[in-house]
Amino acid sequence: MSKVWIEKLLEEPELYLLRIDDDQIRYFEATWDIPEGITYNAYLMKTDNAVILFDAWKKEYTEEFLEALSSIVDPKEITHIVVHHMEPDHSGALPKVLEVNGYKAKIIGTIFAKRLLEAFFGIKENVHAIEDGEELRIGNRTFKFITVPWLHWPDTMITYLIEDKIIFGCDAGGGYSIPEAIDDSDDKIVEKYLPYVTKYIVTVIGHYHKYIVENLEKIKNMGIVNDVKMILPGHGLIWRKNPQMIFEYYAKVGAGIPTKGKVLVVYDSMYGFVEKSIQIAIDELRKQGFNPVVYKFTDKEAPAVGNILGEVPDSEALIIGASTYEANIHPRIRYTLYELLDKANYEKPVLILGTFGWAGVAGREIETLIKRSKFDHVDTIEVKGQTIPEDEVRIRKGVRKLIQKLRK
Ligand SMILES: Cc1cc2nc3c(=O)[nH]c(=O)nc-3n(C[C@H](O)[C@H](O)[C@H](O)COP(=O)(O)O)c2cc1C
Repeated sequence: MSKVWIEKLLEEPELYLLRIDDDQIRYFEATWDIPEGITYNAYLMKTDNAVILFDAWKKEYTEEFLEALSSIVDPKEITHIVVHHMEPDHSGALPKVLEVNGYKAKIIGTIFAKRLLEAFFGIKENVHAIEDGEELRIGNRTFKFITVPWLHWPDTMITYLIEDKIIFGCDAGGGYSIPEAIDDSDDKIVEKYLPYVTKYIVTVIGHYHKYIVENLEKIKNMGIVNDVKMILPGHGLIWRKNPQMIFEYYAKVGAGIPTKGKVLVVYDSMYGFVEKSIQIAIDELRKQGFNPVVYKFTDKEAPAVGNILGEVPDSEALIIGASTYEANIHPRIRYTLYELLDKANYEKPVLILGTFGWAGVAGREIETLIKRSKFDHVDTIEVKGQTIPEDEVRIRKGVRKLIQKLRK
């Protein structure tokens, strides 16, 4: 049974968090391996003569959602539904909510959300498409709706509750995993949670990571972040002890700000040849005072690609090792690279170590891909069969060249 949290966040206006812990999911968006699970957060507010629902849960939790809602309010009394983002992990339960509501609630979203409501659920009536920055008086409160396109769909917006200084962020401010608390009051829980935020940002929003920086800048320039009291995302912890921190963290990941000394090393090795080259590279990195973070695909292990991507934003540089496999890059590295270049495309230096038996292809192919991306290709070192002393010299030199790039 997935745990449901119904927590009162404010007395006036009455504001509730409705959260379900999805511990059944394995692959978010049918792609990202998340044994850590995820939560879906919706919010409900009661003000004078208005009951406002902010988003919902995934369709498979519709029954649980209606039950949770009904414990606070008769769904027929909901007057407004704010749809921040139409991805079905937030909107899946909406059709049923509307049905139970008798289609009385006015739906508020962007023009893109309006189109998607029709495309996904056939909902056309009673939808108000906001203008960017539009303010609406609902009950005794003023809500400002701010579009944040490509964070991470074209439809996405956030809501700012002016009088109470609350931001409803939906995906902005969210992360994977099922934190043991609802908010950021315990530093240990926050510390454990943040790597899942990075993984979430890269895998879900990474393709558009420059829009993270742009949109957060836009919100900041509106002057609503400095004195915000709560940031309420659609996944994971809510932020009320230090709410600014989560947007700063998002901006840092979006910009790929590195942790000094961290070098991400990713490779495959079927029978240990690539492994040998990589061990030399790791040894040289350590000698130079760097901290390699290593992920490998072998006949014993296959790390989740989402976890690898989560290591990219704060790495200073990358080393990619690959064997040639049927005149191509080894399939595991091929897929990892495909996602890396799509989701975690940052201006960071890359050293490539290729290994082959009779005609090397992997190193060259990776080089071509890296050169077409934002990454900065430093060198490609190809090794035929076993790593001989001359190869070791070339590998160590390659690592030092990579380091020089960083210390320029
Ligand atoms: C299934 C398979 C396909 C391979 N295809 C090629 C190839 O097309 N060209 C080549 O030069 N070597 C090929 N090799 C040889 C490997 O690239 C080479 O042995 C490399 O050193 C393997 O390193 P590893 O054991 O660390 O993975 C292949 C090896 C295997 C097992």
